[in-house]
Amino acid sequence: MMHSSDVPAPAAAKVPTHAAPDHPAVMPAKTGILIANLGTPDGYDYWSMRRYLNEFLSDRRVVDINRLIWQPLLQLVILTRRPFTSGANYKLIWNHEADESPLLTITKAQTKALAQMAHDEWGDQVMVDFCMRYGNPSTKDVVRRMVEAGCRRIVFLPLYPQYAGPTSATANDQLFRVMMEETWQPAIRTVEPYVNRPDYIKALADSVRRALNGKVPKKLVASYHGMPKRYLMQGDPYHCQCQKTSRLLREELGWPEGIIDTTFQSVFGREEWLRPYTVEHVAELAKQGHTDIAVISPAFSSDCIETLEEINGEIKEAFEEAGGHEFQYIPCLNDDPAHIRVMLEVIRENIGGWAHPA
Ligand SMILES: C=CC1=C(C)c2cc3[nH]c(cc4nc(cc5[nH]c(cc1n2)c(C)c5CCC(=O)O)C(CCC(=O)O)=C4C)c(C)c3C=C
Ligand SMILES: [Fe+2]
Ligand SMILES: [Fe+2]
Repeated sequence: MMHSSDVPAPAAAKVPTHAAPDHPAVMPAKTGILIANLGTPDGYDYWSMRRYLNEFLSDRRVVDINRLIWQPLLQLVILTRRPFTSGANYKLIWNHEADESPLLTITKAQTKALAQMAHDEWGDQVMVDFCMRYGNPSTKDVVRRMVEAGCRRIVFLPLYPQYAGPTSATANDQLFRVMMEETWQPAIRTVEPYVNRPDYIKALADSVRRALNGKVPKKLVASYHGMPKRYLMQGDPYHCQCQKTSRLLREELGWPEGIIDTTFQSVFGREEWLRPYTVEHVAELAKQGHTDIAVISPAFSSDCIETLEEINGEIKEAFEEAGGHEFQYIPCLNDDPAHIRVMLEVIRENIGGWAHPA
């Protein structure tokens, strides 16, 4: 597994300052820069998928219904079927060369690029790594590694542009949960979502301009991962932050109103989720004569099963079946240098006083 050790720090930084038989080794102090992504299964076989989905769907931030009702349904019904169907979808997009999911491959590339920039800026005072909320590398293992390496401070950046309970909040929950087990707890700074940042919006707009060769499309569907509508009514700001992302993107592109449609995908279960549903909306567009559309997915910092298989597979098929011809999927920002620079700037603003120029 690749982590920050791929970007070597000077040897002196690895030598403990205390190393006596009657004293534990104490490493020179560093600041950890930890980026957190959602997680992904270790494989697409039944048991890997079951382990991953069990951890994910047992999280109360993700599914908040009463445990006495939810757990029997999850263990006896959902986890007997979904590992097969989801596993088959993961198989379609799997990175067979590295034997890992695209989300993991891309998160590694983002971390490597960010580590390079951070070491150029702060030298060996910082250690850069990534962790996953579900699956591997776990938040627990990476925090342990950072603490062992001497990190007394950690800047924690969940890789979600918009805040949501099932993503940003649960990443923070997990970080603080693993901190409960640390004897010498590092100080923590958690980073707020970056939806309002002009550099992020510009990076997104530039990716649209590049993909469309500067042309203004008749329709750009901005499809965000969905969540139960109930979560919005309980006060989760995700829905509003998605609407805001679409508005800021339109303003940055200088487009008139009416070109970008905001929709929500990945409905799970029978409850009502945020609307409009992407799959229905694109079919409706095709029926109305919008047979040439572009689609972007600004809730994801990295391409993953939800974009590569759901948007560019299932949703594209629904569009074509309804009479659509051209369906252009615009990739996530992934390891686009502009995206990594946004991460670096976000870190710079949050690391204040904890690291000095190298
Ligand atoms: C069942 C409830 C779910 C909620 C609520 C939810 C919110 C949510 N998720 C993301 C981002 C991602 N989700 C991904 C996969 C995924 N999501 C759910 C369920 C909920 N998500 C499931 C069951 C799965 C697994 C795949 C499947 O079985 O369909 C991923 C991709 C992971 C990968 O390996 O590629 C991401 C990323 C957001 C942003 C969000 C709410 C704001
Ligand atoms: Fe999800
Ligand atoms: Fe809203």
